[in-house]
Amino acid sequence: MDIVRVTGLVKRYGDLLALDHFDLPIKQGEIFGLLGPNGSGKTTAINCMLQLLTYDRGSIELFGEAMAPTRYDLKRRIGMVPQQVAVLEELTVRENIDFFCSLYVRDRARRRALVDEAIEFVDLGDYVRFRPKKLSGGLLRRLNIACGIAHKPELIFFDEPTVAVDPQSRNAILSGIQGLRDEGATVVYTSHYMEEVEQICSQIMIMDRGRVLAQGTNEELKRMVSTGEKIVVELSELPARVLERLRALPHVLDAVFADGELTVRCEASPHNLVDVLGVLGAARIVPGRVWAEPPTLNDVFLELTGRELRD
Ligand SMILES: Nc1ncnc2c1ncn2[C@@H]1O[C@H](COP(=O)(O)OP(=O)(O)OP(=O)(O)O)[C@@H](O)[C@H]1O
Repeated sequence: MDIVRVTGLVKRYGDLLALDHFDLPIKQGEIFGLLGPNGSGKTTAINCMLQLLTYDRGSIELFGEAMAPTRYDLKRRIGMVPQQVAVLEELTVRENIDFFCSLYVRDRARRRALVDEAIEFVDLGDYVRFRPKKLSGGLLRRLNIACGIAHKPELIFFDEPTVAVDPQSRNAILSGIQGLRDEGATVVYTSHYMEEVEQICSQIMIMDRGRVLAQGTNEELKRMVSTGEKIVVELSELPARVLERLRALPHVLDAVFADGELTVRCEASPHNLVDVLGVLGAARIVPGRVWAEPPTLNDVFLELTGRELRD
């Protein structure tokens, strides 16, 4: 069953079309990655699904039922970890988690157990009496997560939860999200970091300017594009005529030389490396380090839009 079914969603902010007939189908048990550059409409889509924003057209079904601002029964089954950390400064770590959990769970004894579990889950046991301003950026993010998930929601939205966190907290957040999925939650994960999406998401949608560009597994998306591999060669310099010769090779999609690195994007072919090194050798250019990389989601985005996914 689709846990989320968004159909033909249109959202305008004045003249700006933020969502342009946006469709989103999400199956139970997925970690669903919504990948797109800044401003592509990810947060707007989430806020519409949660009924925090009104929208101009389209329909939103969650858990197989039509979502509406007053569907508190559905909202109770949802968790939201917003992009901007949203906690209360005057409350301690434990009090914050308890406060957000109390919006969904009345029973005190049950809440105490849930709050304990959330604290353990984000590994904030040493900080329960701290107030938010005493926490580092990574710990604050973990508190933000605990506040969003303590009530054990079935569907959890994570909106760019790793922006500006240290690598250790980032890895803890990513494996925590996988743990939530293993416990049965469905996760919607937005990011403009393709590596994270590749790492944890079982299904990925690439969006741009409020529209769906492509959807599939990591492997399916990469098979959609013609880039088979990228060959990278370290070089001190590269004459323009040699670059032109590389671009004219039969399986080469493009070749770029910048910052001492030649990057040649090729269609899949067994001879790419030999061909590229052959052109360099014929021009008496001695390469430094040479390596090949499989295509990335950035290559998918590049082929679909002509632009880089990165900022
Ligand atoms: N309240 C608003 N009023 C006017 N325009 C807005 C508003 N909120 C977002 N936008 C615009 O709508 C578009 C989509 O923004 P949105 O925040 O949904 O994108 P995003 O993919 O989540 O990007 P980011 O990662 O930067 O948050 C952008 O062009 C943004 O400038």
